[in-house]
Amino acid sequence: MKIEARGIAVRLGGATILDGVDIGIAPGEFVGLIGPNGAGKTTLLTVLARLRMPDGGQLLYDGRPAGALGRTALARRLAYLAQGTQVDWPLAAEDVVALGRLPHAGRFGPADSAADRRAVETAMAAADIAHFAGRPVTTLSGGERMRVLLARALAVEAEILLADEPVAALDPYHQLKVMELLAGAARAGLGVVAVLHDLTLASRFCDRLVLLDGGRVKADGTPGEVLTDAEIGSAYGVASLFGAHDGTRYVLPWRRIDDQAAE
Ligand SMILES: Nc1ncnc2c1ncn2[C@@H]1O[C@H](COP(=O)(O)OP(=O)(O)OP(=O)(O)O)[C@@H](O)[C@H]1O
Repeated sequence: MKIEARGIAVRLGGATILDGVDIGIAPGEFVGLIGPNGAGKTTLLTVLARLRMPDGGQLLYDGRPAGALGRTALARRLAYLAQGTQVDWPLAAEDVVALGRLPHAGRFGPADSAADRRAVETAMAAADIAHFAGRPVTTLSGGERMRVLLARALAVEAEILLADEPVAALDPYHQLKVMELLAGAARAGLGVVAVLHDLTLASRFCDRLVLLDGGRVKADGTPGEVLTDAEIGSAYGVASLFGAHDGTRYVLPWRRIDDQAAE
């Protein structure tokens, strides 16, 4: 499924949160949505997922108004991973992942076919959570819980995955594993949008980056085009180190620009 958002505007509590945002997501693309705290990334993701109606602009799924797609069809085609890891019910991790199959359930029956079970198992293996499948999620660490929630989103087997900070709570091993997983899923045809604060991971793994700042798109292009010293400096107020390893360019935010005393 292709998503196109044009001129999206959102106003909340008298403030303009998103202002004329244009963004497109195609199948097979891994897009990193980056920008400082409060830039509007989560708000934009909720608009793209149709969880929030914008105050202006147009949202198209496969070239047609997003509202034309029914809720169940949308839930099968688009998976949304919310920010944070709060889960209030002491469900077993495996049962949380199985919730990802609900959009595929029949009207009167549970989603418990061989295909459903396979999707849950595959998602649990991909997120490296099979070894605590039976544990109540409320007893898991923040990073472990994040991986359970990611597995739930993967189990949907949607065409688009919108993930809000999927690696924020993870250790370096699992950050790399999840970024590799998302990049691999995109190569296999999934359209992925991930909100990311780690510019090093974003520059290494994403096909495209969209930089939001103050509710507007400041840059949209390849990591090399978007993550320039000038763009990072103006959006985040930090100066970066740049390098290359094995032919891949990397970016390392290094010091605050207002920190004159720092190296
Ligand atoms: N109900 C509301 N009323 C007023 N302002 C709001 C409301 N909800 C969100 N905002 C503001 O909208 C702005 C964008 O919020 P959003 O969560 O989209 O930012 P973000 O880019 O995802 O930030 P972060 O990186 O901190 O997660 C923030 O300044 C936030 O304070």
